[in-house]
Amino acid sequence: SRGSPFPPGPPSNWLIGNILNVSPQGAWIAFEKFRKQYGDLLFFHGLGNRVLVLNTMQAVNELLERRPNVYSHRPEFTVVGELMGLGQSVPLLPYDKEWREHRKLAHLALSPTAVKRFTGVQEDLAALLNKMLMDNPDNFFDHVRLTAGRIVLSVTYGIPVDKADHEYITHAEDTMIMIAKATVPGAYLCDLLPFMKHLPFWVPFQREAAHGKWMIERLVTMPFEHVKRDMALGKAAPSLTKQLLELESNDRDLFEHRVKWMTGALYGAGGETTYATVLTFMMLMAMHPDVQKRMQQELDAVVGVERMPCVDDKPELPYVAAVIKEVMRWQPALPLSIARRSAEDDFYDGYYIPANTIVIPNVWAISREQGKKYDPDAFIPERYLDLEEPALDPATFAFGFGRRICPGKYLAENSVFILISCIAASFNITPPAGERIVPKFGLNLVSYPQPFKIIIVPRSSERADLIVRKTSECSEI
Ligand code: HEM
Repeated sequence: SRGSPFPPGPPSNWLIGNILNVSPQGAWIAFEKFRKQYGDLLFFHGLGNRVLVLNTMQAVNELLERRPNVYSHRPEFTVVGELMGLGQSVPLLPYDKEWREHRKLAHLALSPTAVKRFTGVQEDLAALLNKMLMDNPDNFFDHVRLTAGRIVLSVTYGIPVDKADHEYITHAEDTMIMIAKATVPGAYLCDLLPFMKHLPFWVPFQREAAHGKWMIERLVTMPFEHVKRDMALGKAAPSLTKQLLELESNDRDLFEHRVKWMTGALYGAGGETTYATVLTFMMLMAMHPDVQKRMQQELDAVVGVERMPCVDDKPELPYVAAVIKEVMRWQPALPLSIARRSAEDDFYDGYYIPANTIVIPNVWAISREQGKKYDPDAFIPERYLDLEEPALDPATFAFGFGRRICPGKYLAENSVFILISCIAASFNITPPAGERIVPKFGLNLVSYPQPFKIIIVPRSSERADLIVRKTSECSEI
């Protein structure tokens, strides 16, 4: 350590260090408390683990953006990564040649230019969401969930699904819940003591690992084989998987393996985050009628009542853009982003960061770095329209950082924009009569609102007619 100390953190016990202060769920809340006490870098250690929490954009820029060779790896998970096989999937792949090959494939379909091909599907699915919200408003959670899943399934595999309980969607959700639990550092003793992976099959965690492996294999294989089957029959719809499978390759087996795992990663990672953001928006609209009204005035002036908003309207709708930014800042879908691992010993700000430290960018704390002018905990979209002291754009922190920044960012930005604009243009959202919404959010990797009630009513009969007209024109999805 060349005499440099570890970064500060809560007091340590001689036997187990201070690692037990890192709670497996909702840790951003405890980190916030420690930040006030110990400052912007927090260090925890014990039981063979080291965790560094970065609470400022400056520290994140300095380490994750400017030192990519040190900070672009992921933590190693013996159970979920090695035994369950998720280590082959881009979010958990080490920062190496294989990871770069997967990211190249993702880029082909998800670059800012490439995602323009999908705006028609996104607009149709936004209209279908409006129809479901109009016909059966009480089930809005299911409708938003279905729509977010549909967008990813359509884009990735060209597969139509018509119910939120469709096998592909429920299996993806069950698998993501299992993965979220298994990727909490220390979820399995075997992650701390990797030699345990050699224990026999009847040991309970080995059975869980075998079941997890089956679920993950099924998640990536089922829709992939579906596309291959349809391609062989000449009836596959356009999709990212089809586009990639049509490319030439020298080693076909290796190439197909990559395509399967890369598209599976998009499918797994793309639904929940979009779903969380749109639900948070709907909750906030019921809490802030003034914001909802101002958004609707802007949409009416730019889009009118003859048509639904489309992705091309984006540059003309600065207030809508400010609301979306504020939704993503006020409750980031991934409050602790996805953790990294340092590949070698490093020094920052006079402190020593040993190799193999788990590094957590605290997006929650960064979202609260707002200067003195606006209350960081209040929902105020105007903070983005302030020309003198504009707030930090969440596009710079909500989608991650540096080389591992979210590859689905541009697709997600279009999805969130079109879903939110169409909802705001078509409906008034209010709390149930005489009730007040008290926001509560889940404490897992992806944090979305806990069940809440709202009333969703079309703004006028013209709006209701437009929804029916637009959905009748939608191509079959
Ligand atoms: C509002 C929506 C979304 C948010 C807020 C979001 C956020 C994030 C964040 C914070 C990361 C971690 C990046 C890092 O380590 O620095 C990430 C990674 C990732 N995201 Fe997203 N994401 C969203 C939508 C999507 C979509 C739609 C897709 C797929 C189409 C996707 C695919 C991925 C993948 C594959 C990774 C892993 C990248 C890697 O490890 O190299 N995401 N996302």
